[in-house]
Amino acid sequence: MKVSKELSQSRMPTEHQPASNEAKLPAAEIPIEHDLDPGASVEQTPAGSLGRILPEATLARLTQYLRALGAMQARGEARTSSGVLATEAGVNPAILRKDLSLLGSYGTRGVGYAVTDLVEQISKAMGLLRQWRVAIIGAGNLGRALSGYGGFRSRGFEVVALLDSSPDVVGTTVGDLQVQDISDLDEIVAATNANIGVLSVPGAAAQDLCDMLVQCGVRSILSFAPVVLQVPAGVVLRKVDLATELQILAYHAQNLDS
Ligand SMILES: NC(=O)c1ccc[n+]([C@@H]2O[C@H](COP(=O)([O-])OP(=O)(O)OC[C@H]3O[C@@H](n4cnc5c(N)ncnc54)[C@H](O)[C@@H]3O)[C@@H](O)[C@H]2O)c1
Repeated sequence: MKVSKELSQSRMPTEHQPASNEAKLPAAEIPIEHDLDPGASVEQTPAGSLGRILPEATLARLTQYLRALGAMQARGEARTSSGVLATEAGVNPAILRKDLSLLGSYGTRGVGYAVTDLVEQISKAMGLLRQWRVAIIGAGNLGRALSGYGGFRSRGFEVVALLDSSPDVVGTTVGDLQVQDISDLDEIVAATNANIGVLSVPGAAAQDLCDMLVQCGVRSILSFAPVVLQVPAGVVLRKVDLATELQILAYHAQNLDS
């Protein structure tokens, strides 16, 4: 595996693209909008098919709408109203209408939204109509659990590779996948067309592996490692930190008690 150290020189200091990079980015990736909801996250996300940035909070709610719409489809319901969808998604109807208007979807007064059309519109805006192939790096407790999680495939994310560096783990089987050697990462990414990398490795190894993924052409990375990672322009990095979530939960629980 050949990983250029030039990467470290071009790394950006944040997980998302700063405004100073706008000129270098393709038009579809230029951040143009922050969150609309007071108090919500102002993280930036590359623009999807709409050619514009959707606020982080809107993106999170769109996934809730998709879940609710999926349940409606399963019940054979062809149409819905903003009120019903908002209730099923657990969202304020005015916020829902605002979110959907960002996609150019306004519904029809008295008729509402066609469920299938709305699913397609949201899926397209979120890039979910594309094929996403996931390579998981780190086949320990978390990596194995993630690779076996059925919710990825049902939402269009196929785990195509599971890699590790430990001789005790490489060659073992997890579900349908055989754990492969991390030193073959570039060949494996090329062969599987993996376009999302998941890091479920110890923090100390995460930055080097993140660099390796970038070097292999993977531009979307999800990290579970409890460390700050740096990526070059043109790469989207998301971090899941369960300990941080628990700490925030503790803060809110404490306020409920007082
Ligand atoms: N297990 C959890 O519930 C959990 C929850 C949240 C976050 N995390 C984080 O996720 C990461 C993984 O946790 P885990 O519990 O699965 O750990 P683990 O020790 O069970 O697994 C880590 C795996 O990474 C592999 N690895 C180490 N260095 C590597 C390298 N250079 N290349 C390829 N593989 C390498 C190890 O061989 C091991 O199989 C950690 O950073 C942890 O803090 C874990």
